[in-house]
Amino acid sequence: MESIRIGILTVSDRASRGEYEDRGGPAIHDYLAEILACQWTPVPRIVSDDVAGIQDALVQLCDRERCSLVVTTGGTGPAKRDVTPEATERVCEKMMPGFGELMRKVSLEHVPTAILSRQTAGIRGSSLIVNLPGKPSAIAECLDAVFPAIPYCIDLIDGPRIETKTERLVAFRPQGK
Ligand SMILES: Nc1ncnc2c1ncn2[C@@H]1O[C@H](COP(=O)(O)OP(=O)(O)OP(=O)(O)O)[C@@H](O)[C@H]1O
Ligand SMILES: Nc1nc2c(c(=O)[nH]1)N[C@H]1C(S)=C(S)[C@@H](COP(=O)(O)O)O[C@H]1N2
Repeated sequence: MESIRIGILTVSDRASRGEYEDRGGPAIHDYLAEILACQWTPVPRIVSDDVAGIQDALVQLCDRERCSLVVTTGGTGPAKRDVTPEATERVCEKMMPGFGELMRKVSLEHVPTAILSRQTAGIRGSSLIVNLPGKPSAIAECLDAVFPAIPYCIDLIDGPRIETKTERLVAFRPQGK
């Protein structure tokens, strides 16, 4: 069975310059390692909050690296340099607004500033891109909410079959497909 490739893209001016250690990328990696039951290969990248650079990284991860899923962290807020959702929209053929809606809803249980994230998701070819906020603590909070729908979403775009450790997270497939 082919290993499922998953892109992990940290978008942070300071982490990309080495001013602080990236904790977002490793948090996404650890989360996936904890819930996935299938063989997978992480493809990590760090870029600054620059729209062209984020777009380039997303295109490379989807098209060249053949990642079925790309999870980004950072750059989703209202600040001038926060442009991850714009870069995501520019490279996707189809937007999946339900991801952002659900992640903001669950994040509101943790922080009143959850509505400041413009995080979204979209489809490029056979890849799903999902944005998460930059706070490392937001990663598990958001992924716990949306991950149950991710394996079926990837089935629908002709991606590989993703299996999860059911004791940790159950992937929902209609009619138990
Ligand atoms: N990759 C990361 N690793 C560790 N902490 C992070 C990371 N990204 C963000 N943070 C923390 O979460 C906060 C909010 O994230 P945000 O994406 O708004 O960063 P920022 O303030 O725009 O700065 P930068 O882009 O330089 O990370 C940051 O100020 C930082 O404390
Ligand atoms: N779960 C969760 N969502 C969250 C946060 C958080 O700490 N936890 N921070 C909020 C804040 S303060 C901001 S400004 C926005 C955007 O964050 P970003 O620019 O780091 O992506 O995400 C929001 N969503």
